[in-house]
Amino acid sequence: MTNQLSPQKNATVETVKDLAKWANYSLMNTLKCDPDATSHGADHRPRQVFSGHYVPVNPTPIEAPEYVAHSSTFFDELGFADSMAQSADFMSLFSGDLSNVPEPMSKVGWACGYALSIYGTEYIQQCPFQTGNGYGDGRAVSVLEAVINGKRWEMQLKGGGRTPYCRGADGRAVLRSSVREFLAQEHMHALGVPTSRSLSLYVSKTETVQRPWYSEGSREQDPDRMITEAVAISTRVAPSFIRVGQLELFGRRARKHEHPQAMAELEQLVLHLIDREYADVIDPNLSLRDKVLKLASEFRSRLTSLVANWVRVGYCQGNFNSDNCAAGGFTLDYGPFGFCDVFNPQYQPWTGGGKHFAFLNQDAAAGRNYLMFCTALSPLLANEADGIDGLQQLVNDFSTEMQTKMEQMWAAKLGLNRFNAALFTELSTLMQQTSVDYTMFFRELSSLPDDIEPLTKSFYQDISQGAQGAQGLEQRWSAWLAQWHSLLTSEANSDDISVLTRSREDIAKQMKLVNPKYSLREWLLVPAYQQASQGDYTLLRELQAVMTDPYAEQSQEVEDTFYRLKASEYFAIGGLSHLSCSS
Ligand SMILES: Nc1ncnc2c1ncn2[C@@H]1O[C@H](COP(=O)(O)OP(=O)(O)OP(=O)(O)O)[C@@H](O)[C@H]1O
Ligand SMILES: [Mg+2]
Repeated sequence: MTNQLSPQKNATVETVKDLAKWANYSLMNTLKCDPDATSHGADHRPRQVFSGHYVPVNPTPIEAPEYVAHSSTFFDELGFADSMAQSADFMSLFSGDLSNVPEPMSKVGWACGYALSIYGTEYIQQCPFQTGNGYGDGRAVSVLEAVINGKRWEMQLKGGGRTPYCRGADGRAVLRSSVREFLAQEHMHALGVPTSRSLSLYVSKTETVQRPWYSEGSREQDPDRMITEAVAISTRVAPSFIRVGQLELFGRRARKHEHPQAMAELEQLVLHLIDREYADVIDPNLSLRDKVLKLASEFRSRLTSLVANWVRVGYCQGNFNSDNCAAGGFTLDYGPFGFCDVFNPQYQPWTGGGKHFAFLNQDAAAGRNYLMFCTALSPLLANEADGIDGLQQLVNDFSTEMQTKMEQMWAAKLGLNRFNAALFTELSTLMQQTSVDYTMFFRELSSLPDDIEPLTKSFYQDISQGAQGAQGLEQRWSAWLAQWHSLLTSEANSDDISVLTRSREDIAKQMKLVNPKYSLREWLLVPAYQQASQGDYTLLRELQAVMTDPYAEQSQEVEDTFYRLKASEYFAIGGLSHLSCSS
């Protein structure tokens, strides 16, 4: 199979009928359907799915959908007319009603099962049947696969109603979490970090669900009341939605010989993953052994780059379990995430997440997910010469590769070609002792200030002489800055031909492409989703515009509003500084 099926480039898609021309369902055509499923996908009861890669699911449309937002950037890339986002047929489809889609589009969507490992430990307890056969896409339903301008995309509703994996829950997502996910996905793409993409967002004017949430100003970790929220459906798009957890489900079944087809199903899924996500780097003529080893090495490279990028932009995923880790190596599941304000290696916005998923522990957490990825692949190599050893070697070298990427990233944030451990350690200490705004600090530094005054804009603490608790911080910052400048200068004048020589302007320009000016902090999201819940999308649109151009200076007004320290009254408040569930 190929990803290059599109007969024509840059066709404008103005209606769902136009879009139907590009429909092409490789997953449904090449993978195995659950043999117990009804073909029309009307069975939404929680149940065990013992084999097969996907279950046909008819999404449950939200009642009375209203347009909230779409990604004009992505529409443009896909050749979609902007007006389509508010057209009746497009809205129906992406608010969950497949009943009228034109041929050859499928009137049935699909959901997939997956397994769960938390920090490298296999779990089945989250499955209501305690077998692992009832866990998977509980509210995510894919509705379309299409090859558009030569690229294959899968389009998936989040909040599209119950599936056999819903575990008794309602299958819905609320507007609050959908606005967060929609904007964060847009922002992440604009930051240059691999991610699933936002397509559209619709809210129901009449349908609501109850969710636990915080009372205004609550300082509790957990919500203290139930609130009624409008349901919404956001659509996300990616080459595939295969997760490490999904490979694990099939790897576990193969390992335990759970059914006669278990090994074949694992192999089919792995080949499908390669086709969807790695076709450009894995030669189809390789043997299965070599394909699997190449896949493991490519995924390692993508995963380590991804996590280094997360840290670069101040992003904490929050719940980096294997089922929230896309096997294509991009960001997936914007629920418990946060962009940090104050630099804190232990920053973790999600109260249920634990410190192992905190900001600067994400590299180690990625290593655990990588181990589970390789464990899932290993049954395919059990009888292959050096196959398991090859995988083991890749696992063993994960932390070295991860560390190299992290050091390259820190060096780039500091405008340096080479990582300097002493300089970085002192900076990290100073940032923590001073309470520094992560985004603002690195952005201010990108102007190469000669003294620390411009940097103090990013400080939450007054460090001037005599200020309480300042304890010589001012002198230490000045010394740090001087050392940094001297390193920049020595690199710039280096005789070492492996070191790139650059002018001050070049360095500043480069740093501003590494260190964003704007980041999507939670206190910016809160008013946007609160206003959206009143049917007013002004702030949402403003945020979307600012956060899809995060490296640009933008206007003074934008700077005054969005380039600020977090207000002191927002610290430690539930929903603003931490959250308990993604809903
Ligand atoms: N309201 C709900 N109804 C049914 N299933 C749900 C609901 N909320 C979460 N789930 C399921 O619970 C599991 C864990 O939830 P989690 O918050 O990680 O995922 P999510 O945010 O729904 O999904 P995704 O990882 O697809 O972005 C997932 O398998 C998810 O599908
Ligand atoms: Mg998830």
